[in-house]
Amino acid sequence: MQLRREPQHGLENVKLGDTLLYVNNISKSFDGFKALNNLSLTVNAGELRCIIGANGAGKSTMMDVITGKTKPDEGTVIFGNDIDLLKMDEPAIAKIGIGRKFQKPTVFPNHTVWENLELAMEADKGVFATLFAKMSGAQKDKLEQTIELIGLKEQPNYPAGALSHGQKQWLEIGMLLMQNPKLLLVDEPVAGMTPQEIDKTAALLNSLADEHHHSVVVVEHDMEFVRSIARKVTVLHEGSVLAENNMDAIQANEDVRRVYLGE
Ligand SMILES: Nc1ncnc2c1ncn2[C@@H]1O[C@H](COP(=O)(O)OP(=O)(O)OP(=O)(O)O)[C@@H](O)[C@H]1O
Repeated sequence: MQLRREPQHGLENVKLGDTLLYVNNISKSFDGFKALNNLSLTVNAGELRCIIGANGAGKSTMMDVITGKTKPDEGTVIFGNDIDLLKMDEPAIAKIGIGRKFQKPTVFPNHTVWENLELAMEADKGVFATLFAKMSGAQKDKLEQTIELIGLKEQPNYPAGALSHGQKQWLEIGMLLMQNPKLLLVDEPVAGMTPQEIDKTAALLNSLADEHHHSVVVVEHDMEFVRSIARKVTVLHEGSVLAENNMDAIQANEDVRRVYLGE
């Protein structure tokens, strides 16, 4: 008897270490300028990947293509087994589990930390419906785990607008986590943070990948920070991948030193 192999769809059966995001030969021009030029990279499930590159290297454009904000001129972007992200719009891509945190925090300043997390979980309902609806036990557990993970469990009733810059960034990461993302894209998380806040952010991102098996892509300029979290680093230059390796090899790479570190 011959066993039939069932086709795999969507995100089913994507295990830790499998390819979660496949970006192949993406190009995008703006007024004749190639912001992305045959960009190819893959990200595995459970991986914490750092993307670095000088100003204008194409980092934001790459994130915009993955999240559906920008459609490329050519190339392929597949999520999970067979989800063609280029056929989907921005809200649909967010809904299947690609969460993006922009550089500037966008919390609800007049709501408490707890309420912000609650609102993120119930993003489809209105604010009033959410705040007056009763949470299930599982939802409450998840909220409690998340508030602890982001280091704000002592401040549940604090208005988000009164938090420090770093705390707001962690809260926003927590808000993304409440939506159970399959892939988290984080844009320059430590810009404007104090050294202590940077250390805490490194610990948070490390624990997201190591203990909670999240798949995370971090775009960051701060080399010291990248060193403190990075396992695999992708260097972008003029819209393509210049190098991809661990941080030691990247820092020793002559091409990288020339174009990125200006040597
Ligand atoms: N909407 C747009 N219209 C025209 N040019 C654009 C647009 N978006 C990006 N570009 C150009 O594409 C190039 C790549 O930009 P991108 O923002 O992706 O780089 P980056 O690596 O994110 O840089 P930075 O670190 O400064 O944010 C830049 O030269 C930029 O000016």
